[in-house]
Amino acid sequence: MTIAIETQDLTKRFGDVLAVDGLDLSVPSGTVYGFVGPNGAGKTTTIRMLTGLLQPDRGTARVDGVEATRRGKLAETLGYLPAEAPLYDELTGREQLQYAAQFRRLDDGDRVEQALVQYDLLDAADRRVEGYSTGMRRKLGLAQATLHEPSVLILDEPLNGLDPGATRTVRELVETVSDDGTAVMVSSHDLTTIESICDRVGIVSEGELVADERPDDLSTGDGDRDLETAVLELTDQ
Ligand SMILES: Nc1ncnc2c1ncn2[C@@H]1O[C@H](COP(=O)(O)OP(=O)(O)OP(=O)(O)O)[C@@H](O)[C@H]1O
Repeated sequence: MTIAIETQDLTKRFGDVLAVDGLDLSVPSGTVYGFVGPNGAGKTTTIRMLTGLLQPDRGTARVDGVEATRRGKLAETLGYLPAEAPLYDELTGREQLQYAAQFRRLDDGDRVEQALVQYDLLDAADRRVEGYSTGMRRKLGLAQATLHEPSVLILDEPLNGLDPGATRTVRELVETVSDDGTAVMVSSHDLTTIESICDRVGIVSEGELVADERPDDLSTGDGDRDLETAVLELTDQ
């Protein structure tokens, strides 16, 4: 079994705030991994260290065996969608993906058109991004993050602000990408969706991992405790 995402003793402090505190994560390839916890628990800070955007004070982060500090190499294996998709409002959806393809030096000219179809954006492909809804922006962000067919995909709050239909679309896209063998890490407060799409769930509280289990094991077999209750209990809320 290969490891898609691994951190060892990962630590980051901002002044008096210990945002991430000696975090040890190990996410096997092919897994959809839910990364949950209360506001300020350290999820985004962890993700920013995994994507090489932030230097840890201590410890290491690796994605598909690549040290997160090697950003050039990391870009080949990692797809990352931050909470606010990095899009240019003045471009059309197609131009945005063409720009990303150029940036990534993808030779396959069909890849952009395939992505527009896969992410159900063909009808909107020639409209400027500034007119896109939250759900359309998220789909375009996902299309951009997966254009190079990464082996690991990290999504920070991909479900935020989405209506049930758009939530389902993103959920299905995660499942499709995962079926193709990509490991997906999803941070979210939508615990119902996390419970339904994730193979494993890591719960962070005050920068520490307090649980790392299958959703069924966290929510207990007797049906009395769902994931939301488990998260509330384990994070002392
Ligand atoms: N650039 C920064 N400067 C100062 N403090 C920061 C910075 N980034 C994060 N923090 C602090 O680190 C802690 C963890 O923040 P982080 O954004 O990682 O939490 P989170 O789990 O992603 O929260 P949320 O669910 O609210 O998005 C918080 O106390 C936050 O205020």
